[in-house]
Amino acid sequence: MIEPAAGIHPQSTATAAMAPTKLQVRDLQFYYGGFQALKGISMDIPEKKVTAIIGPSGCGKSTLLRIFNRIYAIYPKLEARGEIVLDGENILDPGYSMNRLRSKVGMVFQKPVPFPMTIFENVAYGIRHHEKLSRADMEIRVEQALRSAALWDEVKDKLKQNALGLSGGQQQRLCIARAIALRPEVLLLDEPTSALDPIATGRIEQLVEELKNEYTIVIVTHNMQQAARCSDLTAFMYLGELIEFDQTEKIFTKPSKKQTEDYITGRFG
Ligand SMILES: Nc1ncnc2c1ncn2[C@@H]1O[C@H](COP(=O)(O)OP(=O)(O)OP(=O)(O)O)[C@@H](O)[C@H]1O
Repeated sequence: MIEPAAGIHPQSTATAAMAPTKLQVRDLQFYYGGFQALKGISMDIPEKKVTAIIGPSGCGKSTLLRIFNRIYAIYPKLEARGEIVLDGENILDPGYSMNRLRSKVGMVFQKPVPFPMTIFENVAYGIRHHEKLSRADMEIRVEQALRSAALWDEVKDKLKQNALGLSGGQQQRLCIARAIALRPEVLLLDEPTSALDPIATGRIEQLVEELKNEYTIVIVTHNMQQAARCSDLTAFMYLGELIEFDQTEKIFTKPSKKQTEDYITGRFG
């Protein structure tokens, strides 16, 4: 990476040569009432790559991820300042439609939370909110989403069974299928494997690798090995600030900042 000139955010140069930018974060500040949780974050998240966000507990990883689909907007007293530009439009602009944002940016949470309904309905439910499809088209869409989430072969004969009967790893892939079914452009994963065993974790990581051909993926993880294994770029955050953002290999082998080095070598966090 070429060292940035003085006054230019290192974050904005890290990805410039790699791929078109999908999400452009500019001087983002976030407040939980009087507490400032994010301080002047700027970064360019590249299209169809996996960007991992790492850092010690409480540094603001989940807060940042949730701003990408404006979940905070449902709570009073939470405020974001700055810009997040998606395809040329600032998604933080109150005029930017939440429906539009939800169809472009999908989210999968730490703990899989399938709806208490059939496997088929779990995937079809969200689609119905956005599109009117015939029964036959809906079946095709549900199958496509389950296939993309590498779950189809395991559930194709029990689509009418309750999703709560699936294993934890299957439930998480179902949640990924549910997000994919809306054909988003960006997929946000908030510690998607923290509730899973190593085998289920491996499947999700493999899936992330496959999905990046079609989606821009941002993943928050506590697990540094996971970030090293499955991301192209890694952002290291500390106390609400973005300390370093670069290609994953560089972050884990030759970080530029001492704080990053201390964290990845286990000296704190
Ligand atoms: N609803 C809330 N109200 C007030 N402060 C909050 C709220 N949610 C988070 N915070 C604070 O904002 C900061 C960032 O929290 P966040 O959950 O984003 O961190 P994190 O890096 O994702 O942590 P973890 O790895 O433990 O999940 C923390 O200091 C946290 O205490």
